[in-house]
Amino acid sequence: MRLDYLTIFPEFFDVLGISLLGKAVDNGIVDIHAHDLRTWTHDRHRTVDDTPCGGGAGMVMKPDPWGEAFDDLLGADPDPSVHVVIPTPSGTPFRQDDAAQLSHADRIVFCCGRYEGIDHRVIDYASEHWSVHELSLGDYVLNGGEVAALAMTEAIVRLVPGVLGNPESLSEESYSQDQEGLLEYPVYTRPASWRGWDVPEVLMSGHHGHIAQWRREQSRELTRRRRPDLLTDE
Ligand SMILES: COc1ccc2nc(C(=O)O)sc2c1
Repeated sequence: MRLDYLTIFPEFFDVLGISLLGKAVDNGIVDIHAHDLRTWTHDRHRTVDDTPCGGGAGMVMKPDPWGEAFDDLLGADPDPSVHVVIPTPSGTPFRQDDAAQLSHADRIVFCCGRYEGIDHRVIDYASEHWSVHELSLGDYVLNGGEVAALAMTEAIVRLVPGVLGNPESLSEESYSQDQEGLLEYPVYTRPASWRGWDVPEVLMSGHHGHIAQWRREQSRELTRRRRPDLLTDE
């Protein structure tokens, strides 16, 4: 899997060389390239923004640098197997299903906007050539797309075979299919008693059936309290 990031702050993505994702890069499972969008400017000030047509506050990112970056990175031939992810507050919510779908992609290009956003013709042009996903992390607004791209990258890449040491841990996580899309149950480790708080007895019983039932009950109760929207049968 090759990941490209178009941004005016490429140093944001230096962090991807650390920990699990760093190992995935070292192992050749993932190939990461961050690009400074200003590479595709031609004026002395390396300008990437301009005032919004129709007026309004702030600045809008000019289409030209994006178009030239696309030309260099992707060429002009349409290829639906290339996924262009545009983090934006107006995007559809990024969900685990999106991460699962994108984890099968061979090529993902993240377009990280700043200011008031990217000239919409860039999205229109990209949509004619590649598979475009306008996605939001959640119901809040960041200063740009970089942090969202990092979060989405981790959610996607950790699902790629060979990236996680123990793939079994994926099956017991919140939102995973094996968890019936429910929130993950509370977890404990040693010591059995800590500052007056004990590990639930059932987890110390060694009875796998009872433990599995307790965990299912915990997941459902937690989901009912915090995310009733995830419950399909209630
Ligand atoms: C201008 O580019 C932005 C600005 C805010 C923002 N907020 C996001 C979010 O997912 O919350 S993505 C994103 C992109």
